[in-house]
Amino acid sequence: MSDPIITFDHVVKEFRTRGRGANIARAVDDVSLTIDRGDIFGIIGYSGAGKSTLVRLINALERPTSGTVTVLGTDITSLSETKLRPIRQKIGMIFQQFNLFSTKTVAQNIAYPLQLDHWRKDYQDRRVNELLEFVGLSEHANKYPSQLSGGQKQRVGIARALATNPEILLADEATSALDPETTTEVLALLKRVNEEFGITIVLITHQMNVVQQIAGRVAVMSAGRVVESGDVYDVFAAPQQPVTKRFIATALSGLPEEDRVERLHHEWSGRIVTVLIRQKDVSGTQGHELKASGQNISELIAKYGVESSLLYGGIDTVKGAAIGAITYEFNGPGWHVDEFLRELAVNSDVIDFGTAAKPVAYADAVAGHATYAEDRSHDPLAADTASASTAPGVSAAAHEGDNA
Ligand SMILES: Nc1ncnc2c1ncn2[C@@H]1O[C@H](COP(=O)(O)OP(=O)(O)OP(=O)(O)O)[C@@H](O)[C@H]1O
Repeated sequence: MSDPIITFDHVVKEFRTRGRGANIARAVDDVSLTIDRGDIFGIIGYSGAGKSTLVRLINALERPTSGTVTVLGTDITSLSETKLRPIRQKIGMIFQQFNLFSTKTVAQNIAYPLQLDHWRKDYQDRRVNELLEFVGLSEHANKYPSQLSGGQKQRVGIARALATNPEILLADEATSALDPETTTEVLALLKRVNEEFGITIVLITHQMNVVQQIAGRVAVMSAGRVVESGDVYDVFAAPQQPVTKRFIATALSGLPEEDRVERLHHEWSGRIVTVLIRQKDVSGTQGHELKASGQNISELIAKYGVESSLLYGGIDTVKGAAIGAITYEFNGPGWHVDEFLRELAVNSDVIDFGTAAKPVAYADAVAGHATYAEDRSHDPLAADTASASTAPGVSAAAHEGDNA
């Protein structure tokens, strides 16, 4: 059962910009979005997409120009500062630059919100010790932020944000200043925060691999709007919008680029074929449904006895299920490889790049696959690959008898 903890209803946020001929910048443009209690909800977008503004609307650091924001069951759109206080106490926040007091020790930084909340000193000490232990920094209690690594600073930030037992944690680019390894550690800690305390986490990021690692649901923002949202696996497996596809390409490996396919044709004379891997069906964002793919390749290779070489690929895990692409060279009599590919294409998404002697143009090959090709002709970054679309699946007939 879904249990909304944050709801945006047709929210618009405009800023008056200074300078000659004062203009209005619409940072958030008609956003309607529901975040359920207990979720880790990723909000992804490029710089300037409106993510920070959206998050600042959750703790009423910004007020909507129109529309309503409901948090923890209360419409906070025009709530007074006094009435906001108890709601803000239920919201913790962590930042890209950690925002720690440089003149306070780790323990003092964590105790700060408790002091503001007038906790008794012995309760403060106990809570700080608990939190230090939870984030693994007990030995560093008396150090100053300058003596800590970036990952340790963010752990202090997390402990401080948790001090007063919030129900929501807002993380604004919380791992953007960290290296990949430290990012993974901090994300693992955030996952524990979510699982052990049931805290809802809203994760603002421009890094899709952050969403991939811990989010359950994701909204993609572009120019103030939410252009796509849904279950993370579904969005990764069947991205609809060009901007989403670009983000996913940064997180998932596997689909070979055009120059790589050219190189493969140069090195291998057989049929170069990429098979998309989806371990489970996609229930579909915006009604777009996709079946699992690539689950019976080995079986079919064995059944047809085609010669195969694994050339390139990458399989990642998104929400515990595999996703990716594998590129093979298949060899054998052309008609036989065609038959094999036809059966493979029944239950798999197959991108057929042809043989070195008779290659399929890259754009035509990927256009033959609905998920990756559908919108590419409208995608400015993929403009070169725009082409006439062919039917999904294998353009096998064109290759009858091609393979040696
Ligand atoms: N206080 C403000 N006054 C004027 N314009 C603003 C203000 N805050 C944000 N904007 C504008 O609103 C748009 C969205 O900004 P926002 O910071 O929300 O985006 P973002 O996706 O978080 O990007 P970034 O990661 O760069 O912060 C930008 O064009 C920004 O210049």
